[in-house]
Formats: sequence, C-alpha cells, structure tokens
Amino acid sequence: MERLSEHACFGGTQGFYRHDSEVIGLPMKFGVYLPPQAAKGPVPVLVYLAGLTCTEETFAIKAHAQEHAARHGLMLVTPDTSPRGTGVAGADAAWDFGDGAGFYLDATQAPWAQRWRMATYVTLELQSIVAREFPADTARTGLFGHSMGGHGALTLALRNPGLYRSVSAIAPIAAPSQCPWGHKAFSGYLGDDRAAWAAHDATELVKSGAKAPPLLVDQGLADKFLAEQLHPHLFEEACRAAGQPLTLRRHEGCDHGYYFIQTVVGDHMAHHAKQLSA
Ligand SMILES: N[C@@H](CCC(=O)N[C@@H](CSC=O)C(=O)NCC(=O)O)C(=O)O
Repeated sequence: MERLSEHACFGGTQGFYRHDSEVIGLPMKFGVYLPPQAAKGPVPVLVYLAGLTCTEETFAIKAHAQEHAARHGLMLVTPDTSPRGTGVAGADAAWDFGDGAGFYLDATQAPWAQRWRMATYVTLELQSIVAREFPADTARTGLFGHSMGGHGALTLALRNPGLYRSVSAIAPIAAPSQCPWGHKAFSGYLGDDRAAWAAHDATELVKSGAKAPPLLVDQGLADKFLAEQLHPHLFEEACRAAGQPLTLRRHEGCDHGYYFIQTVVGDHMAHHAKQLSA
C-alpha cells in the first residue's frame, strides 16, 4: 500500500492511499480518516460509498464528516466508485455507466466482468486491507452511502447479513430495477435476466426476505433525481410489508448534492456510532 497524502484534521488524520487490488486486477485508491482515538487503539470503522462520478476524495472533501467522526471515534473509509484505467472501450463514454459508476456489484457480462467487481472489492479486499494497515476494529463495521452509493450500502448490507452492524443511506437509488440509471447499469453489467437484477435491488431484496440492521434513510424533496431515479417510497413500502425497521426522513427544499449531505451527515454518524457501540 502506498501513501499518497496525509493531512491533520480535527485531531486525527485524513489520508489517501493506493494499492494493487487483486480483486480488480489494477491499482485502486481509497481514503481513510483516522480519528484521534485511533492513536490509543482500534476504533470502529464506517465505510462510505459515493455516487456516480465521484472518487475516493469526494466525500472526504465535501461532506464535512471528519468533525463528527472525531467526536464519535469512528474511522471513515472511502473507496473509489469503480476501477480506473481499464482500457475497456467505452468505459469513459458516459457519466452513469463504466468509469465512476461501478454500482457496487460484481459484473457478469463482457467486457465488464473482469474488472468491475466492486462488491467483492468493498466487502472483502478493502475490509482486509483496512484491518491489516490501520487500527481498525472491523468486527464493528458500518456502511452508508449516497445515491448510487446508497444503493450500494443497502444492497451490500442486505446481501451480506452480519457483515455490517449499522447501515444508512442518503438519497439512495432505492429500486434500481425500476429506474433508468438501474436499467442501464444492470443490463450492461448483469445482462437481461431480471432475477439477477432483483438480487442487486434493495426493494426486491427486502421483498424476498433479506434483512438489515435498523435503517436510516434521508431524502431531499427538491432532489432533481427523486421522481425518475430514486423511488424511496417503493423501498418504504417493501420495508413496511416485510417488517424491516426503517426511518425514512423527507427534507423540504433539499437537493441531491453535498450541501444536503452536509446537513444530514451528523445524524448519520450518530446513528452509526450508537449501533456500533451497542
Ligand atoms: N453529471 C451529472 C450529475 C452527477 C451527480 O449528480 N452525481 C452525484 C451522484 S448521482 C448518483 O449516484 C454526486 O454525488 N456528484 C458529486 C458531487 O460533487 O456533487 C449531471 O450532469 O446531472
């Protein structure tokens, strides 16, 4: 693992790192915020999955989460959103598919299947690197994310029971089988089999009986993607029918961007801190 930069921040350290990923087969970058408590011993880990077009730096720079992480003693881990520099033709042709748009799943279709393996990367490889290289109490790991990353947080938690002790999402793509972003990603990465899509769709997973820890989801009502792409009401209905605990909060005037994330990120950090210390 190579250290790219480190910056003192709220008594801790924000760092950015690169490593040769065996799962992806290429170098991958990620960020880690170490709170001041990490100087004394292992701390709980909170992984954040970012949205379309983002990198490992976006949340670290724009969300203003480090102050909350320092207060709660949480390590923040921010992976990139896809493989980079793959040489796959067309990977950079669109902002909602390919580069910066890994959708936190393992692709099954050529030419994506070899490199686009973000589910295994996040749940196994990154987890083990964090455990090896940082003072991490990985038995206490939480997961959250925004938009495409909110979809990733919900689906990876629902597909891997017990791996994440706390889960939340901000403006997630909550029913990707029923929106244009999801249709494009799932048909490209998974093919035309709707059963394969359902296995990566938070609403369909809850309908089929998958369970997660009690969920916090925040959604802005002035979000330009809400009506066409996000569909939190479908996820809400599925959770209610299945008995999956969910707190879904709707916020007047808030859009899809990082000003909204700044507004609610403190509540998300408190949610995770409480569940990770239970
Ligand atoms: N280029 C797009 C906008 C892309 C965008 O809004 N990305 C969101 C995530 S959307 C779902 O995953 C984001 O987090 N962007 C980073 C940021 O700094 O805001 C367009 O033209 O609409």
